[in-house]
Amino acid sequence: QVDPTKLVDAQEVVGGKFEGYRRSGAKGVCATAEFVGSQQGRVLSTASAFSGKPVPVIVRFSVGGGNPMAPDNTRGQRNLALQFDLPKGEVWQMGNISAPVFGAATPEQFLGRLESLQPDPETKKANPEKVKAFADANPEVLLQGKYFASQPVPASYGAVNYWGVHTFGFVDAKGKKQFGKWIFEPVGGLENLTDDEAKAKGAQFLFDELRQRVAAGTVAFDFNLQLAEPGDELDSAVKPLPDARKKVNLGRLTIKSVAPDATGACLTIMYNPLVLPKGVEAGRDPMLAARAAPYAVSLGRRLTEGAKQ
Ligand code: HEM
Repeated sequence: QVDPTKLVDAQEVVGGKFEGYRRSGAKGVCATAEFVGSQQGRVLSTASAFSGKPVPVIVRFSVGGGNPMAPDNTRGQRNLALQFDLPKGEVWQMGNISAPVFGAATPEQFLGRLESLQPDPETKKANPEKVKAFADANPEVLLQGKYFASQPVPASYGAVNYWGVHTFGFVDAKGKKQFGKWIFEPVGGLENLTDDEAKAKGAQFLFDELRQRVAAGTVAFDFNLQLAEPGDELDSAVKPLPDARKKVNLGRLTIKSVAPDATGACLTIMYNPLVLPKGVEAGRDPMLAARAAPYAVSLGRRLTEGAKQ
């Protein structure tokens, strides 16, 4: 086990320390949504989320990283965090990212990567030799950056794909478990900006763009599950399932409202991906198990400082 305090300390050193803000996904906005599960969801899992009755969801959209002033008009990570408020007080939380892979395979490797990126006390910049030596020995840490570099700047929080990255097990009424990796795909399709368009948009446009888009029409995502087959790697957040794997639709998430400012029910939630409903189980990915404790450390710090976003 990696000390969660060390992980959050390292994130603060690399990403900057901003009191009151999440130590990752710092720049965000609350929204509300409704989820309606599909017949296919009910076949795969007994989870009440898939009953077919509308379920309220507390949503948070954010830009990756610890900087609450992070620019919206550069390539990189966007996040979709969800809390499904299910019948009988049951809750399902998840934090999805706009890449099919995370930036490390294990918490030890993630800490090593963060340590290699720490600024040198003299130059105030990361030491390129140290960064290269760690990445050469741990090539998995470059996969996510390569993916983001290959993708244009998203035009909207509502027009980009968000992956769960980890494997989860979906358990049916007979106890049969189907493993899979999920992806939230915008119903209206993907929309991107050219580099010139992104430049012209400036650093702050995603919150207002989403507010306008939701007010003017429908912003919705299909909750799709890629089904694992025997022999597939199930324990890695840096290895997507093969493209050829069958994808089924578990239901649709429709965004209902976006907070007009920095308030909202998402502010004090830590979206802990181990908070799962009956009928959905965590896979054995060490990266998934490692998330709960540092999130709690970050929540503790930001609540004590006065939660902001
Ligand atoms: C050990 C590895 C990781 C560490 C140390 C870490 C750290 C953090 C921290 C400190 C937060 C803010 C928590 C809060 O204050 O509420 C956060 C948020 C988030 N993380 Fe991670 N994380 C890790 C792995 C991952 C992975 C594998 C994913 C891939 C899906 C991920 C996706 C997210 C998302 C989407 C959020 C934003 C959630 C929100 O809007 O509140 N993280 N992470």
